[in-house]
Amino acid sequence: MNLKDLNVEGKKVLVRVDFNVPLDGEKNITDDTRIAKAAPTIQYLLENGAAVILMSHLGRPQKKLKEDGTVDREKFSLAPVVTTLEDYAGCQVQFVPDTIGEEAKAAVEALEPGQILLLENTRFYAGEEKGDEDLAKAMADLADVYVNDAFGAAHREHASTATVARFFDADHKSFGFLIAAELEGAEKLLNNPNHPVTAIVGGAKVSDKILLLEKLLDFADNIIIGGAMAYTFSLAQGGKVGNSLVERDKTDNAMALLKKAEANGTKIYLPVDTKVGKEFANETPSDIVKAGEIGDEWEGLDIGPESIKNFSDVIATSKSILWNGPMGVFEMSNFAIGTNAIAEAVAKATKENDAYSLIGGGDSVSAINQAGLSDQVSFVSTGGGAMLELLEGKELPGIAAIKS
Ligand SMILES: Nc1ncnc2c1ncn2[C@@H]1O[C@H](COP(=O)(O)OP(=O)(O)OP(=O)(O)O)[C@@H](O)[C@H]1O
Ligand SMILES: O=C(O)[C@H](O)COP(=O)(O)O
Ligand SMILES: [Mg+2]
Repeated sequence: MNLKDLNVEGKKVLVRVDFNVPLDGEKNITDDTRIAKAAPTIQYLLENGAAVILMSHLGRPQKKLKEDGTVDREKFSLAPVVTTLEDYAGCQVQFVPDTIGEEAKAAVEALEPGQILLLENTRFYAGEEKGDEDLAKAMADLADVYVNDAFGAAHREHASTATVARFFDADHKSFGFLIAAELEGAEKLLNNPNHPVTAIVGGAKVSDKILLLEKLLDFADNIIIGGAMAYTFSLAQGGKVGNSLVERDKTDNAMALLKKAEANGTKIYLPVDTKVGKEFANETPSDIVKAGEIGDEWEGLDIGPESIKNFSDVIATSKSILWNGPMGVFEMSNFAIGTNAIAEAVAKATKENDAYSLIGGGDSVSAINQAGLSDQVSFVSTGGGAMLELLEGKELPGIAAIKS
């Protein structure tokens, strides 16, 4: 069912959004794209007489439990999202520091049509990431209708993204406008893309994405690997990576990928040089070294100038470009050079080579905005892992749950 076909008037509508936005040390949102892109669905529901209950995750609180074993409710709270959300929604937003408990239920009960309530981080419950039925049922009990517009989390089979939908029949659930737009944006890359197709993958979620790379072999002619991902490959090839972010248990996957690519005729481009820092800080002493020759006291924080040139040359001749994951720690200006240069190269190929370029991911979008180039690429997606899995040809659990 499409959102516009749902009867929402006078109904309590539970909307799963992806407000997993980047925050700085003072909890300021450094990029609000995911909130801006959720706004059309929220506005439509308000205008059509719904009471809107929003839920989202933020970060990975279960992976960073406090010493006493409990979740850090302060660090991972969704409260910092409220003001920005109010700006986009054009009205006041109520917030409860609770998701399914008594406080949440009371706030939902009191919610009137035309009002918005934001619930606290769904990942404060251990059952969320396990797709727990009881948790999903408690979420479903809050509302009459369920709308999933959390494209960035649609590849997760979690209680709030997938299981919850089972408690609504087909007339009472749908995607939001953002998911619909994302599916359309991916369509051009999925169906007969113009070749050469280049996938650029970087960022920090190595174990999440290294297996996806293998699937990209069938899809892409070229795969460019940067960001922290590259150091796991370097290590697999016997290189020295110092204190760089690596996943030692994924080196076999890295080697397997390189072999498969060779057999398959897909070209893999790895950095040949890297910008290293003494510490994970902007003002740290830095140096440019060859890939695989990082000293013990150093960590790789960006790609180097020769890699920038190599990668840019490949991008310049591409006709279809998919980019997920920054080339370095772009949040620190001294290590944003590689990411900015690749953003420039992608924008240039879009303009001068008539390439279709799609860039996705919470932090990747933040990076392209920071480079001031988001209006010079073909499509900006709010999904990183979600977009990669979609392009791999998978039906995303968050989408399958609405269809079934
Ligand atoms: N060399 C590096 N060392 C450490 N962190 C890095 C390095 N290169 C990039 N990063 C970090 O990777 C993070 C982004 O990676 P991530 O995989 O989350 O991308 P994304 O675009 O947000 O995709 P998704 O939406 O799937 O999360 C950034 O915070 C960036 O600082
Ligand atoms: O940022 C993202 O890619 C989504 O919000 C999903 O987050 P996750 O990788 O922690 O599930
Ligand atoms: Mg991210």
